[in-house]
Amino acid sequence: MEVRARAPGKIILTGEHAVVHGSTAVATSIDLYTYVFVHFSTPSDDGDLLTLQLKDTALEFSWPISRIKAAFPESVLSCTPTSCSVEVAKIIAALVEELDIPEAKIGIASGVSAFLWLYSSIQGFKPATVVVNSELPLGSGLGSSAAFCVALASALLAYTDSVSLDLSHQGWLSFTEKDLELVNKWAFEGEKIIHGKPSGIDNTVSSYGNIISFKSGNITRTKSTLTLKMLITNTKVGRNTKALVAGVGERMLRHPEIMAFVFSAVDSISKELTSILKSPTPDELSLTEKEEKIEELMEMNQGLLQSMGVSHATIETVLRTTLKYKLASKLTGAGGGGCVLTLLPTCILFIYLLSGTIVDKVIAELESCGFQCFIAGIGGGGVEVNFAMSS
Ligand SMILES: Nc1ncnc2c1ncn2[C@@H]1O[C@H](COP(=O)(O)OP(=O)(O)OP(=O)(O)O)[C@@H](O)[C@H]1O
Ligand SMILES: C[C@@](O)(CCO)CC(=O)[O-]
Ligand SMILES: [Mg+2]
Repeated sequence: MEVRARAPGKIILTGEHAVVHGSTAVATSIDLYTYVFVHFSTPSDDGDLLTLQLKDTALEFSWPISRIKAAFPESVLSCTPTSCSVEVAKIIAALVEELDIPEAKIGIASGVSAFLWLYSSIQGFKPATVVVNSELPLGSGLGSSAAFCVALASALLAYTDSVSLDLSHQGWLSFTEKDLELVNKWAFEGEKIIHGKPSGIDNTVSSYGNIISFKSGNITRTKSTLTLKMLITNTKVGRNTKALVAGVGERMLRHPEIMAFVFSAVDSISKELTSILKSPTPDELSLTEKEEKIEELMEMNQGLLQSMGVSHATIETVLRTTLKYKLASKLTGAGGGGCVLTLLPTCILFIYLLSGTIVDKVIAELESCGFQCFIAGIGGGGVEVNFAMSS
């Protein structure tokens, strides 16, 4: 029995961090995916191992099923999404500790922990090989952790009675709305292990795809009348979302009144963005006006993210560089390095198609700083599974 799942990454257009504290955020899926392939062992495989291959970091881990069975309580297997208890978190920490993950790759420990939790909760103690690879840069603000959890939850649920999928389908297959809700809830439990205190926006956009406005767990799917084009610049400065979210939480405790104003301003920015995206765009003039407004909202959001303490010298370099070309930018995801978004207005893209000038120049200047630039397609579909594709 084999299944492959793919889940998209995301960009947050407005509202990261503030969304953890109840503000609205707007996010959209991007066409870069994390893939999870699961092969459940059959008696002929003669295997009694649970193996996890993480291709992006060239790491592989194996546990004898008897070891997993002895470590976890029998009650870990669950039909409904459940949070990892303190006791089980300790068991998982001990299992991960034994792996001796090299210091340079220690960030992967939280991903392995989320894997052990999701695997044992959804599949119990079955031998299998799980292979993960991603088109997303890991730990860079494009939702790699959420895409990992969503793809993993999908692949693990695919053959269970909890979801109803057509196992004979050839090619990529979407879940029903009800099943997507289940996938998303399980993925959120994994994301909790990686992020500490996630808002749930990243796993939600990875599950459902498209553009969503998200506030306190409530999702509004937004049909945009605009096709936004964003340049994504990866500063290549590694960071960890859990630590950045905790840092903003501490600032909130030190300055509750000020931060409440900051979060409320972000809420208004996201609400305004949502209404701009939804409103009709009858002609080119209104398109230009809308793009100018979005640029202004991005700049204001970036200023507020700076006041939360999640910008970084490299992010500031990207902002200064793009501003020279009159282009607006903001960090996306948790910040502290990672990726920056730059809106490419339609008029500039039109010139770009003709002669390639401004966009080529800004990319060349950003890449000369050691950053990596790319334009990802945005607003595509969410997670899918495939029963016919082997590894
Ligand atoms: N393909 C993958 N293979 C293994 N682990 C992964 C993979 N993708 C994500 N992870 C886990 O998620 C961690 C990165 O999550 P983190 O939340 O810090 O960054 P992100 O999700 O890329 O950015 P953001 O949360 O800001 O969108 C990795 O260190 C690893 O533990
Ligand atoms: C920083 C944050 O707001 C977004 C990370 O992509 C964290 C979260 O919402 O879980
Ligand atoms: Mg993440």
